[in-house]
Amino acid sequence: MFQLSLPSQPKVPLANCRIAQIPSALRVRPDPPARAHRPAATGSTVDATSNNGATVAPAPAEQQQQEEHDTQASPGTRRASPRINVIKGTRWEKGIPPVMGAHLMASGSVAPISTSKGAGQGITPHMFLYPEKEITNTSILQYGNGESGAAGLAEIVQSAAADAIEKKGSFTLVISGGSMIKALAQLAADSKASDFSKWHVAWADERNVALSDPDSNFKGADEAFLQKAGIPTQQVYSLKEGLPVDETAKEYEGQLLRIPQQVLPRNSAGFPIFDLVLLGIGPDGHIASLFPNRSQTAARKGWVLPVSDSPKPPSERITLTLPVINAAKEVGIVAFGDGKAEIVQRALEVQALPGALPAQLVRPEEGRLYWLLDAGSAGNLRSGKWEDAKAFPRST
Ligand SMILES: O=C1O[C@H](COP(=O)(O)O)[C@@H](O)[C@H](O)[C@H]1O
Repeated sequence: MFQLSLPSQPKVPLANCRIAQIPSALRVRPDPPARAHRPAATGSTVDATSNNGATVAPAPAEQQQQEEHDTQASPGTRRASPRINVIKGTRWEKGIPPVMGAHLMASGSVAPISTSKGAGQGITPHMFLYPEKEITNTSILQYGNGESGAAGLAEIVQSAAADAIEKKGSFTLVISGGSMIKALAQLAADSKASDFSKWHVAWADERNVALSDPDSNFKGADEAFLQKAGIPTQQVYSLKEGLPVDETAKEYEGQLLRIPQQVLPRNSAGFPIFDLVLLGIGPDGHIASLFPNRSQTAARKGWVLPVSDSPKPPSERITLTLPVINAAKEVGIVAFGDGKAEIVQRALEVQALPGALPAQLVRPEEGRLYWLLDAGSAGNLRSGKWEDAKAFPRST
């Protein structure tokens, strides 16, 4: 059993979830600011305010499956015996494609590209850990299942909305598409849960298709909660239909630029500070439509970019840039279900080259990052072993 220290007043939802601050030698910010309107916890909880010793331990079967490989310490490491985790029974029978940030070794271990000299030869594995500065702003929330996860997600959103509305009279929410949308349906379950007339909703990414197309992220969200919540349509920033993708991106950026700064303030670099950005994560580690090793993922200018050759259909999309995502007050990466277990483990525990796992580049500069997981998606995590992990030396 492995004990994780928790900060004394974590700014996290407490309903139906286990909470782990990502440990980097268990460094945590001692006292994150409390929220004015954090909803009361319901159901069975880990009350982190009174239980600083919440446990997060691998399931017994998983423990048995774990193997560790002692490796030689490389320059800059703080510990003598760094270890690498092993993923057994991967879905990629021929190995994880290099573009996805790691090599699957014949032994079953995963070697990140950054230090690999080729399959089976002289691997010096590095676990991915968030750098110390950023780790203090990052929390992993593990819910029992997708249902309690969706309830927890709704709490986070409602709480962020209450804070923002109190402070500036409006709430700006950015959402993604994909499987995450289903979890958002809970948002409108109680029409009095928030003053939805103050909400502004934009997309982290969208497919360049008609709004009625089954592939449209707007359509999914509209059906899941936008209509039921009654968010004013002029505050729902959907794509203009029928344009070539470059123009769609420009037009969308224009829509966001026109949001008054009282509603959507900017940071010192001119990027918008959304109150909450919710991202899904694809099996290749993509977030929004920022795919591994693509130019959009490396972009450090602009708010919105076109994607004309997305590796995941449909090929034409628009996406927010990473600086926009990282300027947000809060970012949630939402991954529920065991289909996400493999990528969650790699994103949180295996270092990739910058850009090879876009999810690893999500690091809000001033805000907080939450990973929202459930038992399925957290199933491969080796959190109990993190304390033994080699300290963070990036290969860049
Ligand atoms: O294409 C997309 O994929 C990701 C992940 O979707 P999922 O269905 O695998 O959960 C999503 O976050 C993104 O917004 C979407 O456009």
